[in-house]
Amino acid sequence: MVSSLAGATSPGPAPTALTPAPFASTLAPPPTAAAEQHVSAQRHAPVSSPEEAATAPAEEGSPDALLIRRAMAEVAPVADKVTSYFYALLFVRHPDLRSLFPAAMDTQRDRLLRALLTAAEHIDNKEVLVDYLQNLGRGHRKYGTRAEHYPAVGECLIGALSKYAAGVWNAEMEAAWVRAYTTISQVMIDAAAADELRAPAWWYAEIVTHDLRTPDVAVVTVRPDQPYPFLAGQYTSVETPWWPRIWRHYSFASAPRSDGLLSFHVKAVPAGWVSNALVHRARPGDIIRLGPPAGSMTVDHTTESGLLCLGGGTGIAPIKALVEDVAEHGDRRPVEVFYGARTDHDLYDIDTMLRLQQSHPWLSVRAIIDQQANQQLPDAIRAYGPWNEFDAYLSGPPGMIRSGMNALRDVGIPSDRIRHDSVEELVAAGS
Ligand SMILES: NC(=O)C1=CN([C@@H]2O[C@H](COP(=O)(O)OP(=O)(O)OC[C@H]3O[C@@H](n4cnc5c(N)ncnc54)[C@H](O)[C@@H]3O)[C@@H](O)[C@H]2O)C=CC1
Repeated sequence: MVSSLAGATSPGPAPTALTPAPFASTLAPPPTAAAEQHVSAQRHAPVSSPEEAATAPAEEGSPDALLIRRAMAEVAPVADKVTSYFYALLFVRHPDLRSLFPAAMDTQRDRLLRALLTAAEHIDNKEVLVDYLQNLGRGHRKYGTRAEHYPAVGECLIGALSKYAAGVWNAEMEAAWVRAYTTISQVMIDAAAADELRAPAWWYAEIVTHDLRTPDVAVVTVRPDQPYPFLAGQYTSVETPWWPRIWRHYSFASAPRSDGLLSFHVKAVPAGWVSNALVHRARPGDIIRLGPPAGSMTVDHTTESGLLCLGGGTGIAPIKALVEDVAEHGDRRPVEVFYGARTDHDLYDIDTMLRLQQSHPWLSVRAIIDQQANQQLPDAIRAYGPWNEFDAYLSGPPGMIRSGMNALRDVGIPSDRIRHDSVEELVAAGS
C-alpha cells in the first residue's frame, strides 16, 4: 500500500513515495461542540493555541519542521477553505470513504487543521508525536479506518495544502510533507494493527442506570458486552444510536469495578448532539458504543507523593476515579481534592466526594464555588499547601486547565508532575 502523492500536487516535481495515513483526526469523524468533549491525556501535554503555533519561532527545528511550519503559516489565514477543499477532494475522489464520516460534516471542519498543527508542531518531538499517533491509530479502528484508506487522505491533504500554500509551495516543501505524512501514517497503521490482535475495534454497552443529577447533568452507568480493561483517570469515546458516527470523549467516573460496570458524568451542552442525547434521551436498556480507553492521567503507583487534584464541573468524574484507585491500592497517600463549580447547585457529586472523605482519612475534599469564593478553582490552591511534595491532576474545562497549569507552577509543582487530559482539543475548545 505504498502510494504516491503525485496526482494531488500542483507545482513541483514528483513526489516521494508514501505510505500514507491521515493526520490525527482526518479520518476521525468527530465533532462539534468542543466543550462536549475533552481529549487525549498526556503528561504535561503541550498546550498552545493555533495562533501560537502559527507564529512559533520559525527559525528553530529540523529543515523538514521549518518547511512544514512555513506551509502552515501560509494556510493559517484560510484554514476554513483548506479544510473544506480537503474534504471535497477526498469525497469526490474517494466516494467510498464518505460513509466513514458522520452525515453532517460541519463539525468536522476544524479538526483537520488542529491535527495538522499538532503534528507539525511536534514533528521534531518524536516521543510526543508517536504517543499521540499510536493513540489515534488505535482510536481510528472504531471508524472502520483501514490501512488502504491512508494514501487517499495523504493525496488530498497535499492537494489542499499545495493549492492554498501555493505562494511558498515547492518540491522541497512537498517532499517534507510527504516524509512527515509517511511517518505519521505508518505509526497509526502499525498501532492499529497491533491493537487488532488484542482488542475489539469497539464495545457495545447497555445503559443500566441513568441518574439526572441536575437539569443538564446525568450520571450514566453502562454494562459493556465484553470485558473492558482500562485505568482510573482514562477516558473513552462514546457513540449513541441517535447520532451514528458521531463520537465524544468522556472520562470514566469510577476506577475499574469488580462488576465490570462503567460510569460517566455527562453535561448537556448547547449544540452538543451526543451530550444532549445522553442526558435527555438515553434510558436504561439503550445500547451505545464505546471506543478503546485512552489517556495517561493515571496514578503513578511507583511513588508515594501526594495527589493534588483539581476537578472543575464534570471534570470531577476522573478525579473520583483516581481517589478510588488510591483507595484500592491501600497507598494512604495524601489526596487533596478541590472541586470547583459555578454555584452550589452545580456541585452535583459533592455527596459522593464527601462520603469518600469520611471513609478515607488521607482524603480531603474542598468545594470551591465561584460565586461564594469570588475566585475560580485554580486560584483556591494558593491559600493551601505547601504543594512541593505533590503530583497534580487537572480535569475540567480548557480555561481551567490553562490557568490551573499556571497556578500549579506558581505553587512550586513543576510541569512534569502535572497531568491533565487534552492537547489540541482543549485549545480548540477555545477557553
Ligand atoms: N478529563 C477531563 O479533563 C475532563 C474534562 N471535562 C470538561 O470539563 C468541562 C466541564 O464543564 P462544566 O461542568 O460546565 O464546568 P464549568 O464551566 O461550570 O466550570 C467548572 C469550574 O471550573 C472553573 N473554571 C471554569 N473555567 C475556568 C477558567 N477559564 N479559569 C479558571 N477556572 C475555570 C471554575 O471554578 C468553574 O466553576 C467540560 O468542558 C468537559 O469537557 C469533563 C470531564 C473530564
